[in-house]
Amino acid sequence: MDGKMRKLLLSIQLQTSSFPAPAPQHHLLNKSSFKRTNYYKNMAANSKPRPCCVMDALLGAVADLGWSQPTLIQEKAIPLALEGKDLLARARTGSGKTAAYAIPVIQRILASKQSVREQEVRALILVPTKELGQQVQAMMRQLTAYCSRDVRVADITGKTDLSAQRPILMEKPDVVVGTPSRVLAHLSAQNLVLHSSLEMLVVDEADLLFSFGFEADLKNLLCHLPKIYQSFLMSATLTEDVQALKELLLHNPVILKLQGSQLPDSSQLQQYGLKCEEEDKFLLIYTLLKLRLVQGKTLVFVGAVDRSYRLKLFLEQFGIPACVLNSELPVQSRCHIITQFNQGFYDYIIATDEQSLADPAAAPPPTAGKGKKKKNTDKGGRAKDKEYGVSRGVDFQNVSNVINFDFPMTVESYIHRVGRTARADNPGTALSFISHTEIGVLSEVEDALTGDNSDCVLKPYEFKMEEIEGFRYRCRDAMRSVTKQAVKEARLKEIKQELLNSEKLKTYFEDNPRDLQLLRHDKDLHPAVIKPHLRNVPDYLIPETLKGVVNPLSNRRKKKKMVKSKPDGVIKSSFKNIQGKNPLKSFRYSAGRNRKDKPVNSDIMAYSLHRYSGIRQRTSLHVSHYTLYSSIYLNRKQHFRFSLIMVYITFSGTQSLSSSHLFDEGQQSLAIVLPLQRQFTLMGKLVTAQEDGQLEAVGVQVAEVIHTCGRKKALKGALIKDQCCLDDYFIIQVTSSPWHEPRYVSVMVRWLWAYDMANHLNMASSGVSLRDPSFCR
Ligand SMILES: Nc1ncnc2c1ncn2[C@@H]1O[C@H](COP(=O)(O)OP(=O)(O)OP(=O)(O)O)[C@@H](O)[C@H]1O
Repeated sequence: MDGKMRKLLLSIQLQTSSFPAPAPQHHLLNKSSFKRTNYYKNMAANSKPRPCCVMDALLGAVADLGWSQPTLIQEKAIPLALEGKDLLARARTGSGKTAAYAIPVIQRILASKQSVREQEVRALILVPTKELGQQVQAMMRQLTAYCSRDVRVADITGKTDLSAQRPILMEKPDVVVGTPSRVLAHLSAQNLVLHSSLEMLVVDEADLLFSFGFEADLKNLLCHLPKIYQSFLMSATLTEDVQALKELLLHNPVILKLQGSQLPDSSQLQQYGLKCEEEDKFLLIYTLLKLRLVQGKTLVFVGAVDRSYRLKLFLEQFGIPACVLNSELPVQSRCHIITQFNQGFYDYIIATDEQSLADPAAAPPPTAGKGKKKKNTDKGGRAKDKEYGVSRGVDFQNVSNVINFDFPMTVESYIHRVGRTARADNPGTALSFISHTEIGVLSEVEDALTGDNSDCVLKPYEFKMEEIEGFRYRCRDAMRSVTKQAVKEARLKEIKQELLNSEKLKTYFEDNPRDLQLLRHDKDLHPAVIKPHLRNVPDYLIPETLKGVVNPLSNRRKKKKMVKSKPDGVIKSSFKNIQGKNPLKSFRYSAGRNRKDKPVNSDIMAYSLHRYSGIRQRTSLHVSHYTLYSSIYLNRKQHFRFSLIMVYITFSGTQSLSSSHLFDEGQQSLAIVLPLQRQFTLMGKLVTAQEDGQLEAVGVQVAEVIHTCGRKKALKGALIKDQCCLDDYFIIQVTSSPWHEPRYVSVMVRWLWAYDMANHLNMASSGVSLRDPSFCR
C-alpha cells in the first residue's frame, strides 16, 4: 500500500475525532514489507473481532483487496464525502467508483454507531440491475470484512418474494442495496422504513436508472426519505438523465467531473474496429478464438438473445466452449456465471446487450409505482428480466478483451461495453466487428470519442481476410447446422437447464454450496449436428503468417482423447499415458525440447506442468493483484516460502478416488515460482522478486510453505522434498504421506503461472475444482 492510500485512510481517521486514536504504526500494514502483523493474524484467527478503529478496519480490508493506492475518483471523492458534501461524480467506467462511495458510507456508519447504538437502516444504495446489486453487496462485504458485525449489508435486488425478504429488512441492516422498484415495493409494504433513520443515499450508475425505466419509482421513493441526508450520484456518463437526477436528489453538490475521457487512454485500452460482412463475423470469431489469436478472458457482446445461442452453437461445433448470458436466464444463474467467470472457470462469455431493456423507446412504457410490470416478453412469450444488464456496471474481473460481435446501438452502450475491460489499472483490448448496416453508429461513436480524447479513436484492425479464406468452408459447414430450429431448441434447453439449477435445486445448493461451485454453464447444448472433424484445425489451413503465433495448445483436445471421460466433476489423470515423463517424478523435464509440436518457451512449460498435474481443462485469465492476493488469502492455512507462487494445489481425502488418480505416487502439490531477483512487469509496474519473499510493487507477502493441510488432516505431513531449476522456473515438489482419511472427494486446484515473452510478463490464473475443499473459504 503506498503513501496515498494510507494518507487517504488516515484522513478518515482524523476526521473521526470521536474515535479512539489510530493504532500504533506497528499494527498497520508495513509499506515496505507488507507483512501481515500479529494484529491482523489475530483478527483472522478470531473470526474478525471488532477492530479498534475505523482506520484499522478499512486498512485491513483494503490491504486484503490488494489495493496499493486510491484511484483518482477515490482520492477526490472520499475526502469530500467525509466532509459531508453531496457529490455528483462522473468518472470513467472501471475507475473504482464503488469504493469511492462505499468507504465514506462505512466510515459514517461506524462513526454514527459510536454515539447512537440503535440498529437502523442508515444507507440506501440504489442500482439499476440485479447483477450490480449483488456486486455492490460483495464489495461492501469485502470492505467491511473487519467490521462486519458493525456494518451489516443486505442486497434486496434478488427475485425472491417481498415476504421472504421482509425478515431481512426487519433486522434493519445498516446498508440496503436495491433497485428503485424493489425498494419502493418494500417501503410501500412498510417492510422498510427510512424516513427517520436514513443518513446517506447513493445512486450508482445514475445514468442508467432512468433508462431502465425507474424514473417514476425513484420519484415515489423520495417521499419516503427524510428531509436531510447526504447523497452521492455516481455515473460513468453525464447525460440529461443525470442532470435531472441531480436536481431531484442533490443539495448544493460538489461536481467531480474526472478525466475528459470516458474510457481509458490508448496506453491502457486498445480499441480496434474491423469492417466486415455479416458472414465474415463468424469466420473472424472462429479464427480469433480457435487459433487463440485472442488471449485471455474475453467477453463477446451480441445484440439479441437468439444471436448469442447462434454464436454458441456455432463455436460449440469447433470445440470452443462459451457461456451465454442474457435476460432470460434466472438471476441466480446470471450471477453465478459472472462469479465463476471472475474466478477463472470460463474463458468466453457471449453476453447479450439487450437494448430494448435499457432503451425506453424500444421497451414497453413502464407503469409507475407499486405493481409495476417488471418483465417484458419476447416474441416467443419468454420472460425477460427488465433488471438485467451485464454491459453496464458489472465488474467482470481481469477481462483481457471485449469483442463487439454486433456493434452497439448507442455511444453510451459502446462505452459501457468496452468499459468491461481495462478496469482499474489493468490493460485491455476492445475489438468491434462492423457490418455495413452498423457503420452509422460507428461514426457516432468515433465522433463522441474523438471529442472526448483523440486517443480513444478506434484503430483499424489489420486483418488479411484472404489469409483465412481457407476456413470459410468449414465455417459455412458449421453454420448450416445452426438452423433457426436449432437455435430455438438450444435457447429452450438452456433456460430449462438453468431454471432447474436455480429454482428446483436452490435448496439443494443452499445445503451443498460446494456442489454449486462445480456447476458449469458452458456445457455444449448440442441441438446442432456436431461434426467431429471441425474440432481440429488441420495444419495446412493455418495461414503461413499465423503459424508462428498460433497457440499450439489447440491440439490438446486430441491428447485428451487418451483420457476416458469420467462423470462430471471428476478428474481423471492422464499420468498413465505419460508415465516416466512426469517432471515432478523424474526431474528430467526437457522444457519442450523433445516435443515436436511445442515451441520452447516458458508458457508451454507452464502448460505442460499443468497437464502433468492432471487437470482436465485449461482456462486462463490475466491476474490482478487482487486475485493473487485473495487466492493466497483463501488458503491462509498454507504458507509458501518463495517469492511468487504460480501454482498451488490442495485437496483432501477421497472415497472413490485415491490420490494416485490425480498424482503419481502421492505427489500432492506443485508450485512453480519465479526465480529470485528477476524483474518483470506486473500491472504495469516493474517488480523484482525479493529474497525475503516479497513483491515490492505488488505487495504480496508470501511466507513459508511447509505443508498443505485439509480439514480432518486429510493431508498429513507433506513437505518440500526437492527443488530444481528448469530454465526460468523452479519446480518444487511436495509429497505427502498416504491419505489419512479417505472419505471425501474433495479437490481444489488453482494455479497461477507466468510466462515471459518479449520482455513482458503475463500473469495467468486458473481454477478447476472437483470439489471445493472444506478449508477454502
Ligand atoms: N484503489 C484501487 N486499486 C486497485 N483496484 C481498485 C481500486 N479501487 C477499485 N479497484 C478495482 O477496480 C475495479 C473497478 O471498480 P468499480 O466496479 O468500482 O468501477 P466503476 O467505476 O464503478 O465501474 P463501472 O462504471 O463500470 O461500474 C474493481 O475490480 C475494483 O476491485
